[in-house]
Amino acid sequence: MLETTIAAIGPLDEAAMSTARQLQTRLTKPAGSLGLLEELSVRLAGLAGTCPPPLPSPAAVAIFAGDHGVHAQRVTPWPQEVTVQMVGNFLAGGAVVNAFARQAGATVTVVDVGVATPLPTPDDHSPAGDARVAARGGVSGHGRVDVPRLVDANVRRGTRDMTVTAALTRDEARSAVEVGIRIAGELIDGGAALLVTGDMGIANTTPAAALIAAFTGVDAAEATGRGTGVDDPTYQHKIEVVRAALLRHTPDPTDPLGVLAAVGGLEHAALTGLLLGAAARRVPVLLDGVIAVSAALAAAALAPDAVGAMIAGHRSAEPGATVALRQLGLTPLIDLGLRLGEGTGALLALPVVTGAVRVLHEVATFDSAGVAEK
Ligand SMILES: Cc1cc2ncn([C@H]3O[C@H](COP(=O)(O)O)[C@@H](O)[C@H]3O)c2cc1C
Ligand SMILES: O=C(O)c1cccnc1
Repeated sequence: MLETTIAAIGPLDEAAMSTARQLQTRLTKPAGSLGLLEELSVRLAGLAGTCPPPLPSPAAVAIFAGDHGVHAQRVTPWPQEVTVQMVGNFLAGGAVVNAFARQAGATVTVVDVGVATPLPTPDDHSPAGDARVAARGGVSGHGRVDVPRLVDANVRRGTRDMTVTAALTRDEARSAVEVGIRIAGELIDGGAALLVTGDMGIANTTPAAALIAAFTGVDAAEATGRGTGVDDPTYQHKIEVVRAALLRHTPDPTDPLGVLAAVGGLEHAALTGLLLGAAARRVPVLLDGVIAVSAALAAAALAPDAVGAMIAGHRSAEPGATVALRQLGLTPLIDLGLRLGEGTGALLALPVVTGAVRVLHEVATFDSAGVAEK
C-alpha cells in the first residue's frame, strides 16, 4: 500500500498553474495585491489539475493519538493518561480543536493509532466512555460536523523509549503509515475536499524534535522546544534526551521508514501516511504544528512531490517547526504564537485557504466588470 501510494504521487500540473497565474492578472485588483493567497491559489490549481480548483469544502480533521516510551525520561510534566483522557474529550466535543472545527464546519475523526491505555468498552458508562462508544461504528464516510468519530487502528500501545531502543520496529512504523494512508482515502471517499492534520500524544514534541533534527541535520538544541511548557532545567534535559536518541540510532534521512522507527511516534508515522495518501489523491492537506511538520519531512523524504499537496496552516511557537518549514519550502499562513497541536492552528487558517480559492471562482475580470486597467 505504501509503495503504490508513493508511485501515485506526481508533480503539480503546469498548465493549470499557468491558467491560474493568467487569471490572477485579469481579476479586478492590482496584480500581486493578494500576496501569498495568489501563490496558494496557483498551487491548488496545479494540485487539482484544473483552474479554478475546487473549493476546499467540506474539510475533515484527522487527529492521530499515540503514546511515547520516552515519556519515562521526564520530558513533559503531564501524565501519560492525559492522552486517552483527551481522546475522550475530543469525542465528547469539548477540546479546543472541536470548537475550531465547529467554527470551520469541519468533521473530526479521532484515530487511536498508538494510545497506551485501552479505550473504554461498550459497558463503560462514564460520560467520556459513552461519547466514545456513541462515536464508534461507521468508520467510512464523511461524518456529521457535530459528531466526532473514533477509529480504532491501534498498532501498538505506545512506542518504546527511544533513548534505550528503537521506538518502533520497521513493520510497526510501516503499519502506522498505512493507517494514515487508509484514513486519508476514507475521508476523501466520504467527500472531504481538504484534510487537516491533528495530533494528541503526551511527550510527542520530543520525537517530533528528533525527527526534525534527523531529517534536516540541525542540532538537537535547534530542533527542540518547550512543548506544553517545560521549565528551564527540564528543557535542557529534553535537549539532551533528543541528542542521546540521535547518537544512539544515527538515523539515516535517506531511509525515512528507518528514521520513523528509530526516533518517531505512531501518530507521527500515521500523519506521514495521511500526507502521502492525500497527495496521491491530489487533495490538499493543511499542516498544523510541530508534530505535523515533522511528519511532513518524512513524507517529503519518501515522495518529494507530496509537498505539493501541503499547506502550512500556521507557524507553531516550537522552534523545530520553523526549521522544518524552511526545509519544506513552505510559508505558514498565520502566526499567532500557538503551541497546542490537535489541529487548532491549521483549522484557524482554513478560511484563508477558502478565500484564496474563492477569488478564482467569484471575482470579476477587468473585462467582465468594465473596470479600466492602468
Ligand atoms: C491538556 C492537554 C491538551 C493538549 N492538546 C494538545 N496537546 C499537545 O501537547 C502534547 C505535547 O506536548 P509535550 O511533548 O510537552 O507533552 C501533545 O499531546 C500535543 O498534542 C495537549 C497537551 C495537554 C496537556
Ligand atoms: O505546535 C504544536 O504542534 C505543539 C506545541 C506544543 C505542544 N504540542 C503541540
